[in-house]
Amino acid sequence: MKKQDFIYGIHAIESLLTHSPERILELWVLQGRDDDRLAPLLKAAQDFGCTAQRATKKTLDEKADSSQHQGVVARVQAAKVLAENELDALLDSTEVPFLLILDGVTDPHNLGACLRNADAAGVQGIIVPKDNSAGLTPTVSKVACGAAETVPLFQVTNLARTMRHLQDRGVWIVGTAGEADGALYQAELTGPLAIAMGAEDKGLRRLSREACDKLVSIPMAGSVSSLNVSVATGVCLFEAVRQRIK
Ligand SMILES: C[S@@+](CC[C@H](N)C(=O)[O-])C[C@H]1O[C@@H](n2cnc3c(N)ncnc32)[C@H](O)[C@@H]1O
Repeated sequence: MKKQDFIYGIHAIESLLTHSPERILELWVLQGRDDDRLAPLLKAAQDFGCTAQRATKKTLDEKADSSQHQGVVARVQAAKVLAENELDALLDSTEVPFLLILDGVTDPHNLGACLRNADAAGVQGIIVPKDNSAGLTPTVSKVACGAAETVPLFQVTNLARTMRHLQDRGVWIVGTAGEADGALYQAELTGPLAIAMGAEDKGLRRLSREACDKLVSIPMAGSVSSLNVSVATGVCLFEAVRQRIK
């Protein structure tokens, strides 16, 4: 298991400072960058007893392995990914669970965007299979804009079994597939709920699909056959949010 990582980007590091500053081991800021955008971040780091070191753009590019760092990079303890047996604690402490299942999303940009959508929609946890899924990489954290620090990610060895366990705990699982007969907008999405999204290439696997209580599609008006998974996730989550608003 990875012990440390590099996180970069203003939103990602602000979120880290807010939610888990203890994970920060070192912080670097671009030499000469002293603008208003960075000032609150530097103040929060200092309040936590973490002094930012100044570094050249080349050094930051190398540490982040990317040029998309916006002048700030942190070396951090690797993010804690939760296991199947920790899901029950979440269910026990949540009155009306609202969960997202991603069945094999492998593109870090898609996982990051799904985390961002999930945070915005108030999802309490994301469940992914341990194999053939993107993990919490620095790119995921950057794209998630801080949501990698706020939405717990559960990695499970057998997704279909976990889905049955969720059902035993009273969670209704709505799977999504372009060819499903039921339309998202007619589905009941109030109550304890998990929305299951499929992989970029093949969609939901057969066993995951069979484990769903209902399959729905997002009506498509044009000629493309499907939406990008992160876009579809946003559409589905926010239809649920619309229905769940009291
Ligand atoms: C790019 S699509 C996968 C397309 C794949 N060729 C398939 O056969 O499902 C990735 C995921 O986004 C969601 N998705 C995309 N478009 C959708 C739609 N129109 N209705 C429901 N879900 C959709 C589904 O969860 C799907 O598994």
